Amino acid sequence: MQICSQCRALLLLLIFNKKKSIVYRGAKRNTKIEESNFSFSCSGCVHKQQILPTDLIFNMQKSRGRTGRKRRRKHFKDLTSGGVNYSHKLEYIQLKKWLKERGFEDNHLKPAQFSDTGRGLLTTKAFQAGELIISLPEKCLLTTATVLNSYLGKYIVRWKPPLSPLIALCTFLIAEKHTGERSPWKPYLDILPKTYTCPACLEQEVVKLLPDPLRRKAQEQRTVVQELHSSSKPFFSSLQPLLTENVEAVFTYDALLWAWCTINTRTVYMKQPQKECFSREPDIYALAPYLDLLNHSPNVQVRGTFNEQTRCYEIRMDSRCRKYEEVFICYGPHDNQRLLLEYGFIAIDNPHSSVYVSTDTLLKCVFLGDKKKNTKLSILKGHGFLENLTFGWDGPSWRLLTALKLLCLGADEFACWKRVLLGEVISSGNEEKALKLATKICFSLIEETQHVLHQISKLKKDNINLEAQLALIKGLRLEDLRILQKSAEILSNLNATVS
Ligand SMILES: C[S@@+](CC[C@H](N)C(=O)[O-])C[C@H]1O[C@@H](n2cnc3c(N)ncnc32)[C@H](O)[C@@H]1O
Repeated sequence: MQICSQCRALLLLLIFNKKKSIVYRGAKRNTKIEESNFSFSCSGCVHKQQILPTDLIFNMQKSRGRTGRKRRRKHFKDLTSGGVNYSHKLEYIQLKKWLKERGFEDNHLKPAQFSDTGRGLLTTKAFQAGELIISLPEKCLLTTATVLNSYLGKYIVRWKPPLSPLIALCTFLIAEKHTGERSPWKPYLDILPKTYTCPACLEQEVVKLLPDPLRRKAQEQRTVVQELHSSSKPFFSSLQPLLTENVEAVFTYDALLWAWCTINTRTVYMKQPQKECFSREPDIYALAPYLDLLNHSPNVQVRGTFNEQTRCYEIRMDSRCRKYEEVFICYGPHDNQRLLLEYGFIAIDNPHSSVYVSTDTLLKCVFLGDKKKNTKLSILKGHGFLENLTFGWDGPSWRLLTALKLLCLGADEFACWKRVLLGEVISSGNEEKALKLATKICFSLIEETQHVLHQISKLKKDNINLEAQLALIKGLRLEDLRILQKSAEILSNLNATVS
């Protein structure tokens, strides 16, 4: 039986609490609802129960001893929509201590591991819209100002041509990680991921399985990091006096890739004043320990800014958040390709996601016998209509349909191509042909996606070490498949209405 996280949490509660009565918060004080009052049913996850797990509180006697602590920990775990509380782990205790020393006041957010989103933060209190969810003092932030005030400052200031703010931050992260136990940033460095899944980190055989245009962008990303490493080598060499080891053994390509991904996936936007010693590239990154444990959801709205009065980086939630649930922020209205490119993950049911139609796919499907084919393609190219042609949850995009209408113009209609680009209907025949072509392209992409999913399963069997990377691409391709199937359904309805 398929079971969703919400129902699983309820089921766990019922099993764990077998003989106990449960108090429903919001019901009359001390009203006990016996277990038999719950009906439990979850099939393909249509919730039938009326009481949500987060609304349930055990009617347990408080016990201060070890058993009580254990019970409370388990109780907490059961309540937290599948999240396993991590706050008792040494690395998070040390991080909290480190943050407290820098003025961070403990809040209601706890680190936890979630089955669907990985590590994140859950709240032990409900947040109302507009409420401040986290406020991180300036002293906790890692920016280029931190780097310039460190032992690296004098090396950066005298380096010509000036370094980019990004490479300065990368250098600092690598150097501090290398410093190990003695680094003042150790509690933060300890909780950073050891590896990343940004495209630059993916194996070539995995990159090949990415859809267009992500595959091309993934290769570009790898080149960017490779070039950054080779162009920064002379600067790294200048740091030799700081090290007992050979700089080349410390500032390796892998170390730079790790630092680059840390900055790319975890920084918040915080514009820094322009500094003479840096190149003109934007100085906008701030690493925000603890706050950077917040995962992304496309369905929430938050405001994150540095408050000049409080001198804290603050995040306010524009929507409500329930007690014991994971707290999300929104990294931006990104589709899954962009999330994978910039952050190394995808979001399930992402409303911004779409499947791109590449020029190659288009060429495979357009009518071979059309003498005007090349002219039409160059018109589309010249007007930017060969890019961002997509299928979304609501079917083919306007751009895609417009491009297809132009490609479907008959010889007698060709003179009207400008009107097509302006969105005018030329003829019912043209509309019908364009929808048929969209359907053909949609099915061709469904076939291609299914083929790639098959390749992924085959590769997975023989390459256990690629499991995580392949799972990521599989997630992306499965989401694409769902979008395409939804589009096919919409097109079939549209085809039925026009013919
Ligand atoms: C700012 S960090 C958030 C905390 C991170 N999960 C951690 O354990 O440190 C951003 C990274 O979290 C992961 N992430 C964020 N939102 C996610 C989501 N909705 N589902 C899965 N992974 C997510 C991605 O790996 C992303 O690069």
